[in-house]
Amino acid sequence: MSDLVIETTDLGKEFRTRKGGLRVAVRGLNLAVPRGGVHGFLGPNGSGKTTTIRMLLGLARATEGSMRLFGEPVPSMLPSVIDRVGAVVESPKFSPNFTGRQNLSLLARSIGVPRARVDAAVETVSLTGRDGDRYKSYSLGMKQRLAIAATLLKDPELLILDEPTNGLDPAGIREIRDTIRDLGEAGVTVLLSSHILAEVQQVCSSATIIGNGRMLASGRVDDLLGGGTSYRLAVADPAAARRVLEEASFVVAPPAAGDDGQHLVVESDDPAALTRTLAAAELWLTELTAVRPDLETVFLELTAADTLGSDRRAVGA
Ligand SMILES: Nc1ncnc2c1ncn2[C@@H]1O[C@H](COP(=O)(O)OP(=O)(O)OP(=O)(O)O)[C@@H](O)[C@H]1O
Repeated sequence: MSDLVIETTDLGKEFRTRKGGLRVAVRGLNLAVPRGGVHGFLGPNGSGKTTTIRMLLGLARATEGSMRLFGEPVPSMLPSVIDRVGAVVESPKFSPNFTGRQNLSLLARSIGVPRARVDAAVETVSLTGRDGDRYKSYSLGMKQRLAIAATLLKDPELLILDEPTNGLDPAGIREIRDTIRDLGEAGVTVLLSSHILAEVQQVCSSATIIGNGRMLASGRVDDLLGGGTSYRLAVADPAAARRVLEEASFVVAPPAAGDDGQHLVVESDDPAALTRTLAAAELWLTELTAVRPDLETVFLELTAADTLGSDRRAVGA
């Protein structure tokens, strides 16, 4: 049996607009989320993330393709798997005058889970100590953490979070990020939709990038970033260093507008070889820094290329 927790095949969704036209929100989407860890679901605003998540949860109907959760076809078999899924898609409704704990306890009773799960959920999202405060006194970040706690009551194997850090300040973002990371490490599979790339890069083991409803890239974050490392270096005579390095078959980036003229960027995954080559020519490094591509750069390149009509790419396993 496939060990994919979420799998979509050629998934598509069209909306009829008010003027009678059709708007394609998702097309030909093959999403494959392996079990365990945090999987980023990335795309610019309006790229189809929420629509995809709503289809997976049976909140919107696909117009083409198929979906599976835990290997079971959905929406037909959703009732048999939904208890294994927790999701925060829209802001859940909590009673403002009840405390966080009272809200969770009410929910626990209504879905028939033991009260002990409330303590565990409160602790997991680090609301301990504030769970006795009224919901209306909570910061946005605390409200979001309570929403995650509510989904944890069922002890889900899969947690789907749609833009959980929207509207949060940096401290709130960090708290949610830590919570998500802890959940991933505890063995929960998390699908994290977001457009905040730096955050995603810090917590996700794998990711799918979509644009205009289509998959642009998917794979392990390390593979998406590409293996190629470059080094930025400074020497007293950059022109001489360029010559020496090129003679030794290193690829040195051409000078770019805005360069300070003091640095070179060299493709290499062997800083020792770089240093040795320059030292042999009596060129002494005053600075050597690894330049690693970040998800933001990859994302911007892919989504810009998508606007220009280029094809999708699949990365890694
Ligand atoms: N109910 C609807 N009726 C018509 N069009 C819709 C509807 N819901 C979504 N869309 C359109 O589908 C496209 C994808 O929207 P969706 O909300 O899935 O994107 P998203 O990636 O989640 O964006 P965001 O990050 O802004 O939430 C957009 O063009 C949106 O306007």
